[in-house]
Amino acid sequence: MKSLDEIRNEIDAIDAQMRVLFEQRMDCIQAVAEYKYSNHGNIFDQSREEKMLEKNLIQLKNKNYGKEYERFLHEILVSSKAYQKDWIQKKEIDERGK
Ligand SMILES: C=C(O[C@@H]1C=C(C(=O)O)C=C[C@H]1O)C(=O)O
Repeated sequence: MKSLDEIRNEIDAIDAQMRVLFEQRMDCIQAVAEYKYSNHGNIFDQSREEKMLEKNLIQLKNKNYGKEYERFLHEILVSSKAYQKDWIQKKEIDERGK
């Protein structure tokens, strides 16, 4: 049986990998925000979100984690839209001040 320290070291290593992936995803979200700002696009795209959730939930191997994985994906979507909203609002304020 692994010790608690060993398990926590594994968690730390996974958190580090997830941080890298999170930053990569947010770099894409930044690019999407810039595209939407230039093209006056809607921040929220329901059909895209439904497909993203469905595709990932189907591929989840351990279905015991389904509820929490769905919650996790929802949180990602909430953060993603909050970031885009803040960035676009700031951009609009900056542009108006010019
Ligand atoms: C990133 C986008 O903006 C929103 C956020 C999404 C996401 O984080 O995956 C998906 C759809 C949109 O509601 C997008 O339109 O692609």
